[in-house]
Amino acid sequence: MHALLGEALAELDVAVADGAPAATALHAPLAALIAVRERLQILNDTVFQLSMTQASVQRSKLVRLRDTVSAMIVLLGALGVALALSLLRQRRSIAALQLRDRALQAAEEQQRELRERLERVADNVPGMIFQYRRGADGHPSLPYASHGVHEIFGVSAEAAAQDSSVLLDAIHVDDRERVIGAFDESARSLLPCLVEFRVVRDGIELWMASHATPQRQADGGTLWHGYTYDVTRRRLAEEEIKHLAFYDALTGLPNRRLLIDRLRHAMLMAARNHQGGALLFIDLDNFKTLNDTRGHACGDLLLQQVARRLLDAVRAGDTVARLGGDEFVVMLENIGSARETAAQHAEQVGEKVLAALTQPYLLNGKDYHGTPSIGVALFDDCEGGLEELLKRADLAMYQAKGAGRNTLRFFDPAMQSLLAAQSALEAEMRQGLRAGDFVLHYQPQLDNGGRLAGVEALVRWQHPQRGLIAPGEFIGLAESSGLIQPLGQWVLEAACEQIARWQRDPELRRLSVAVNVSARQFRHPDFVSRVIGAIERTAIPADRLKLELTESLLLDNVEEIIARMNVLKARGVCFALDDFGTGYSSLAYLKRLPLDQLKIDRSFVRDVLTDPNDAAIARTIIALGQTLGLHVLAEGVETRDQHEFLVAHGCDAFQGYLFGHPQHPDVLNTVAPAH
Ligand SMILES: Nc1nc2c(ncn2[C@@H]2O[C@@H]3COP(=O)(O)O[C@H]4[C@@H](O)[C@H](n5cnc6c(=O)[nH]c(N)nc65)O[C@@H]4COP(=O)(O)O[C@H]3[C@H]2O)c(=O)[nH]1
Repeated sequence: MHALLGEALAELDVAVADGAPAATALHAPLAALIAVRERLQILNDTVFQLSMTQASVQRSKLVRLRDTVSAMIVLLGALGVALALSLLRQRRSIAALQLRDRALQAAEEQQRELRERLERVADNVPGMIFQYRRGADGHPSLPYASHGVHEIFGVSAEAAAQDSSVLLDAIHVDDRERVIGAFDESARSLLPCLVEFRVVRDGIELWMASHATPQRQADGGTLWHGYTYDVTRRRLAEEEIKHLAFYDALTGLPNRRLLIDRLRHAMLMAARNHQGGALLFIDLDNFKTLNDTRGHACGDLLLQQVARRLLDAVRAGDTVARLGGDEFVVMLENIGSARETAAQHAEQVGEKVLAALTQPYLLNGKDYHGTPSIGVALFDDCEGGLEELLKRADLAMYQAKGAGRNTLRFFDPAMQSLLAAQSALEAEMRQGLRAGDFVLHYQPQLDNGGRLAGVEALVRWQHPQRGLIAPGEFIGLAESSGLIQPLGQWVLEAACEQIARWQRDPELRRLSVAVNVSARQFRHPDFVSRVIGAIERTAIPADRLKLELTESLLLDNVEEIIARMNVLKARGVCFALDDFGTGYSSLAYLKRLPLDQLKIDRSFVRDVLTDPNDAAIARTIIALGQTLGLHVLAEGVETRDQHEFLVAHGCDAFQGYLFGHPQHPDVLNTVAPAH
């Protein structure tokens, strides 16, 4: 059948009947039926009958059905389309949502990766990356710090975030202010903060540099984004470079360049503060010979040892420099406002340097004896500035060489001769002490009843050529040269021996003997034991000995002075404060000193009748003595009127030419009681 009907069969229900037509209605489009019949006729009309009537009825039914179906199909189609559209839309929005989800996930993933990457980078960058914040109220915090914070500051990022002050604790104490100041300034100006500072980790100092860019925040606070990194190596390299540029490689001393720099500054300061300074130019004698005979290595060793000795010979603040070759310079600052004092100080240091450099050296296992020649120029010698000063010191050094080496010369000839005279005097004084050329004279001290109550021992030098020399000429030099120790000891012993002699005389046994003690002498660690030793050796009553101290003693280390005085006081020794009113006595100290007597200086007594100020001072000292329970002695009383004035105002005791000059003790025996 299929072969017969071909493709018409696809649109057609076909009933094939053998004889009677089939009852079953056929359903097929008319055109199809006709086409089928035409094909079937070709075979045999009688064999197959096709009911055309039925077909047309069927046809109209079919048409209606078809219309209905078509309508329904259209409706269904429309519904389907709508449904499909809606489905499509839904699908699309689901797809869009899914797309967005995926995009979001991807973005998040990307962000996480980025963050991780940044953190990895930040944590692997040498040093530390940070955000530092200061609130409007100044409160500091560290919102972010990379792991480097631990390496640098020794604290974890979490700890630092909680309390950023822990970072400050790790910064070197001398640098903290500077770091805070740099951030303060940056917060004010909104310019980047660049600061270098030290941190101390396990006892080692490391240099760090911080760079941070500030950003003002809405609340008025400031947020910095920055980084900190280790610059220790760079700093060390800089130090090294500086050292090479300013220091001598062989000795480690400042070189010429640094000396010039310091000298310029020192001269400026000296002029501004009216303080003296000096330059000592030191040249090693015969250095070339040493180099030539024992080799340069030996020469180098000598230079190194000389450098060490020079440093040991001067104060920490003084500069020792090597100019090159065998030339060294010592620069002294603040050595006194008076020219003489400065010269004396410079000379003392020069002598010390001479002594230090003439000690034998050991060079490569062999002894070497070297000497220096030293030239000295004082800052105030020099109007011509720095170069002139160096030239003068150099010239003076050549004079020292010319004078036979191993010596010291000042540039200024007048100063030179003054110092020469002083050192000659010093040498003679030493000789005089050995030869027993010093004597004590005694000046009477009377009480307010006119009785001889005591004496003051005053030293004189019985010079073999120059005759009797007054203490004004040599006490100062004895103090500055240190000779005051043996001289003062001699005076003390001699006074105690005199007291012991007077103990055997009923008329004089009650006399007290006042002995002047200079500040340098009193400060000697053995002073107290020396005094006690002298008292015990001569077996005198200790209260006959009165030590006269001056106010200058109280300028420094008063507690120590008071303690020493108390020890002696406990042994019965008396104390008088000499030259009272001329110095810096503090009333607070005065109360605490175990004193027995105040002495009104003779400069006030001299004009007590003519100068109302001096009269007021004298009256005040007397009143002060009365208040503190101390005797008051007026010294330098030369006239009866002065005496009467002082008596009238309650002064207890008197000393002066009116009652007697300082005398040999044997003369005193007769003079004083007769007065
Ligand atoms: N114009 C005038 N002067 C009078 C009068 N009465 C006494 N003088 C002098 O005034 C000085 C008093 O001694 P000073 O103030 O302790 O002043 C003493 C004392 O500071 C010091 N000195 C004397 N001997 C010693 C001593 O053994 N050791 C120490 N460290 N210094 C001593 O030398 C200073 C001077 O002593 P001297 O030349 O003996 O001078 C003595 C004495 O001669 C007077 O009426 N008018």
